[in-house]
Amino acid sequence: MAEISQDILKNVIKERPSASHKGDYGKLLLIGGSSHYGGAIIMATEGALNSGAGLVCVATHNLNVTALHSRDPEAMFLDWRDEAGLKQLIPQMNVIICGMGLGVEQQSIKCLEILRDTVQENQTVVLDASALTLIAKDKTLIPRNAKKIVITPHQMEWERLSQIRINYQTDAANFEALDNLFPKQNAYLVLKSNHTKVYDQMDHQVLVNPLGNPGMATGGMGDTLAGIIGGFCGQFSVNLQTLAAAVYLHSLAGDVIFEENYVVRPTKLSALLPKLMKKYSEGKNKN
Ligand SMILES: NC(=O)C1=CN([C@@H]2O[C@H](COP(=O)(O)OP(=O)(O)OC[C@H]3O[C@@H](n4cnc5c(N)ncnc54)[C@H](O)[C@@H]3O)[C@@H](O)[C@H]2O)[C@@H](O)CC1
Ligand SMILES: Nc1ncnc2c1ncn2[C@@H]1O[C@H](COP(=O)(O)OP(=O)(O)O)[C@@H](O)[C@H]1O
Ligand SMILES: [Mg+2]
Repeated sequence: MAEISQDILKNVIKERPSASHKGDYGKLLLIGGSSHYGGAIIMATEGALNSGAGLVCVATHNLNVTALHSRDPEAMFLDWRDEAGLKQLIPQMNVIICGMGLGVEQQSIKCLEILRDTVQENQTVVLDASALTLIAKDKTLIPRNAKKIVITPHQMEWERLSQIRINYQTDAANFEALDNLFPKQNAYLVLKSNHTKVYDQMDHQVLVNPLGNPGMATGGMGDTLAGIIGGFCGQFSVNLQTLAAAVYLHSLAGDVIFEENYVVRPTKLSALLPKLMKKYSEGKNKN
């Protein structure tokens, strides 16, 4: 199986042209963060901001706004109970990332329903964590209008969604499940584990991530990745290479920290991203 290599970062991450503005680097909406899981949406927000997203809006429980803004004043806030606000905001976005700390309560379901009913064809949807747990129970919650959909389950979340037990999650079985779940969409599966794999449903290609370490087995690490994936989808073409680059960069940052630390805190990993992206943007891809 093809492994992701370091070249992917130089190929995907572009040096920014002078004549550009925040609107060129993706308008992102993150939806998640219940009263219990405020940290998840903050860590996803930091992944998005530190990987270069142009504009970041966060729809979350109102309890989270002070913590969010004290860490990340760059992010705009919407109370996720504001249905009219959410319906108005979603069509203005390039990428919607939903599920980090969303929970499985009535309000969590309502947010997914609004996303499903409001999302438009040209938008990219990234679904993580609780969004996938909810969809596993009720497939009618899948936002089918979006042409490009990225799902980022860990193995247990994928077991719930695909009904494939972890030991039986072979490439063939995973592609079959993707075809059943997303018959008319261009879906990508980022199946997270200690060797994360990225699947392209349309081209039947799979790439495996050779990096990462057990210091990364820390709550919030996947929330951070979801934010990075959103950040990359907002800036670069939404395709297998871009997703693989996001996965690789996340693990590379984790490995850099792990060299000198026993554990890798997701917020520390995020903080390292701008420096790494700068390094890999230089040279090859001048605009
Ligand atoms: N600080 C926070 O607010 C955090 C909130 N979180 C949120 O908590 C909710 C529940 O998500 P969880 O993932 O904790 O719970 P889940 O119950 O969905 O899955 C976690 C369990 O799956 C099993 N598992 C098997 N293979 C695995 C693999 N390769 N990687 C990870 N787990 C594997 C483990 O036993 C693990 O305890 C989500 O909404 C999530 O976003 C988590 O992201 C953790 C941090
Ligand atoms: N032992 C490990 N080796 C490599 N990567 C790991 C390891 N443990 C966790 N990770 C990475 O950390 C992330 C965990 O994602 P997830 O379980 O969704 O975390 P959370 O929901 O707590 O944010 C994934 O990207 C996974 O690949
Ligand atoms: Mg997760």
